Amino acid sequence: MDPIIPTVDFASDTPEKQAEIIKNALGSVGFFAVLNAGPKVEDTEAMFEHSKSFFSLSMADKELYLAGKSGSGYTKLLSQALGEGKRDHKETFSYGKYCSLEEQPMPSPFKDDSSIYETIKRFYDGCHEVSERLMELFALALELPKEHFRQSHSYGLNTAMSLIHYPALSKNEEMKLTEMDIRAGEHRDWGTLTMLFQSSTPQPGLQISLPRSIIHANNPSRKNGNDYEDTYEWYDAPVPAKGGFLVNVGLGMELWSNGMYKATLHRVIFPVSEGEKSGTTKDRYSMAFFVQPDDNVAFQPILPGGKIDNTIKAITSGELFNSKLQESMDRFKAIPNVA
Ligand SMILES: O=C(O)CCC(=O)C(=O)O
Ligand SMILES: [Fe+2]
Repeated sequence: MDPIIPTVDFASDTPEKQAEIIKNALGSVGFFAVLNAGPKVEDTEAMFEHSKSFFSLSMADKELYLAGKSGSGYTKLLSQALGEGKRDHKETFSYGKYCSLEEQPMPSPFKDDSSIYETIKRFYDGCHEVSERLMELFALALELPKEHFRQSHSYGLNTAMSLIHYPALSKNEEMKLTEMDIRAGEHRDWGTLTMLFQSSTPQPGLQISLPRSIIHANNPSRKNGNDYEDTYEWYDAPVPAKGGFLVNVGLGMELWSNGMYKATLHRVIFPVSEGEKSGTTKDRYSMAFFVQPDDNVAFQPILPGGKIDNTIKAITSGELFNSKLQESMDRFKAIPNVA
């Protein structure tokens, strides 16, 4: 168990305990781990196998599934920038509505292989089901009716599921790596919550930005007082046991909860240190289930005691999403073409 990022165990923690752990975690570090809930371990493992085989297709094959305006489909290496100044060294396949809407059937090669198709649907539904339980706990922990957040998410409407692949580098590429190079630039997620699955044979690299006062709280050499209070450090995120996953909240939930739940900055780095560059980057595979409310949902802030502040005109989910999308496209365009 990680000393900083708490774990909610659905097999052993009571619902009251689950709500308490979640409230404390989201009020401080903004991340927690979940065990014994969500998709079956076999399905999660099968999804990672499916992800590996999809990303190992030739570029010509993958390009058949290029993401269009909706964002669903394949996105090539170095064509997004989650943070400033550097493109992300990753490729993704986003299911968007392929899993949830009959009128948007999954593209081949997925729908032609019935076993993969069924696994994807089961995995999606497992994620969806646990996301609803989590949203109920998020509400109960703030003394709100349990359906408060959950009811604003129509099945599969804005929620997206992505396979993410951070390829290993060739020796030549590794030798040219600089401090600036990044697998996923530093960012906060945008929506309600994100569930992140990391392959059980992972290449580490996910880091969370936390106040030094939290990271070093138990360090005896720490001096007294608030001397660390305002400085942040990158903390290596844990990889939960097989079948487990991390949860964090996005900017929408931070607004909705009036800051009681924090959208924490995070990034994925190349795990290389000076002097031992060669052969140290391996492939990293992760899968993210990004839960996003329906477009017209306004993030009306919650006041203490479970009241809602209806006096202000809060930004809606659709407005926030579109402004973040625009920002990210502008950021990408501003990056010079030279690597
Ligand atoms: O792949 C990871 O470990 C993190 C990905 C992430 O933070 C994101 O896509 O928003
Ligand atoms: Fe993220």
